Parts: sequence; structure tokens; C-alpha cells
Amino acid sequence: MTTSTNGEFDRKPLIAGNWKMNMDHVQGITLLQKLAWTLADAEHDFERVEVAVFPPFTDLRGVQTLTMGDNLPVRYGAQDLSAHDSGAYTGEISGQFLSRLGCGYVLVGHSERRALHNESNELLASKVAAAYRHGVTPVLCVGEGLEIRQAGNHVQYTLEQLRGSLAGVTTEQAATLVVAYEPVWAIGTGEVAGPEDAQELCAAIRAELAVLFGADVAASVRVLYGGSVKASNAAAILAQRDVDGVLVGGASLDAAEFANIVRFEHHLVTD
Ligand SMILES: O=C(CO)COP(=O)(O)O
Repeated sequence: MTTSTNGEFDRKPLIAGNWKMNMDHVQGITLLQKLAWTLADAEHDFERVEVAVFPPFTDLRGVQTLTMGDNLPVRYGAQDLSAHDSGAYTGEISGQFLSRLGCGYVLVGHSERRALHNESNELLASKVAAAYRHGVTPVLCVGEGLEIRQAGNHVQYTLEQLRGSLAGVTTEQAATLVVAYEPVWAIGTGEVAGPEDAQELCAAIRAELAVLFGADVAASVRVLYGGSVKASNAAAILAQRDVDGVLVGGASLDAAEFANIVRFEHHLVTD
């Protein structure tokens, strides 16, 4: 993403909040209402900078009712989905259900699912396929752990995850894809990747997408950075050419802080 002199972006920035396993359905509604009021007060232009939240599954019906009832311009998605559409898969959630709940997006392959639930690139490729089958845009998460970074293999490792998790995706599907680069060592640690680190990997991801799907698709895919993003560091990260948004964990649970990340352009001058 660039912020050229006329203030136009190459791609519409996406500021996404991953609530993880926080906020029950009552708390979730309060948080979303606060966020919507704060952004409305600030006259935020949602056409210019898109906003999406990723609440727990149990919040999604309430989020749908609120956004429809109050006509909120905030988009939302789920944090995971099943590779299957229906059947004997106890505890799993179908992409079809997410679609019916108005989810525009779904996270696929968050590092916490890769690590805690042994989700492989092969399984994630089936989840990506399931998301497309039901018209929900996948936000594919990739990123390396500390040891891989220290060994200097972070680019190679991340691109392997990307290729493996996108196996079977068509060029047409890829045009709507969102990728989130989230280095595991920066998640929830307060250790944010420097803007140059974020740019290096986001650019490498875009270059790989060009190899896989062609330059036009690569130019349209939004690549986000995630890992300890806050209002105080978002603007510098988002000023990088290939960073088209951020995926925010902890700081998305505070409406005022998250709204300030959404309004990152207003911090560009002062940061
Ligand atoms: O995992 C993340 C978003 O998906 C990042 O989490 P934090 O912003 O809490 O580091």
C-alpha cells in the first residue's frame, strides 16, 4: 500500500480485529457498538478504509443482528471453519453456516490453530476451498516462529506455507484472497516486527502470488501484517508499500484503541 501525495491507496486498506477467545455474546455486542459509535463520531470513511471484526462463533448471530438492524458499515467474519460442508463432524462449523450468518470473511490457518490443533497446509487448503465454496473470503494466515527467523529461513518458510495452503485455488478465486503475515514471535508478545520486516515479507508474499496467479491478481490481493499492532505503531507499518492492512489481536478488544488504528492516516503526520 502506498500513501501517495494525493492520498490514494493502491488497494483499499483492511483493518481487522481478531478477538480470539475473548468477549462473550453480550460483551461482543457492547464492544461492536462502542467501536461503531467511535468511528461514526470521527466520521470515518469506511469506503476508504475497510473495518472487519472476527468474534468467537457464539457472538456471530448477535453481530449479524446488530449490523443489520443498525446498518453498521463494519464487516465481520469467523476465526475458523470446517473443511467439510455438513455431517458427522462434532464441534465443527460449516462455511455454509457462516455464509448464512452474513460473514464476509473467515480466518484460515491462524498460527494458534496451526500450533494448538496441528493444522497442516494440506488441511488448510481444504478449508480455503470450503470458504470459496460458500462465498466467504478467506484471510489466510502465514508466518514463521522465532527459531526459523533466527536461522534466517523466514521468507522460505512463510512462502512454503502460502503455496501449500493455496493448493487448488484458481486464479479467479485468488483475486479476492486476503493474506495475513503474522510472525509467531510477534503475536501477543509486544515484540512488533519493524516496518521493514513487515514490508520484506508482505512484498515476498506478493511476489509469490504473482508467480502462482499472475501479476494482476498479485496486485489486487491485500496482504496484512499482524503481531502486536497498536495505535502507536500502526501508521508506520501501514505506510509500507506492500502492507495493505493489519490483523490486530489484543488491541482490537479496546474500542478506542482499535478505532485509532482504523484512523491510522490521522497519525501519519505526527508518528
Ligand atoms: O494473532 C494476532 C491477530 O490474529 C495478533 O495478536 P496481537 O495483536 O495480540 O499480537
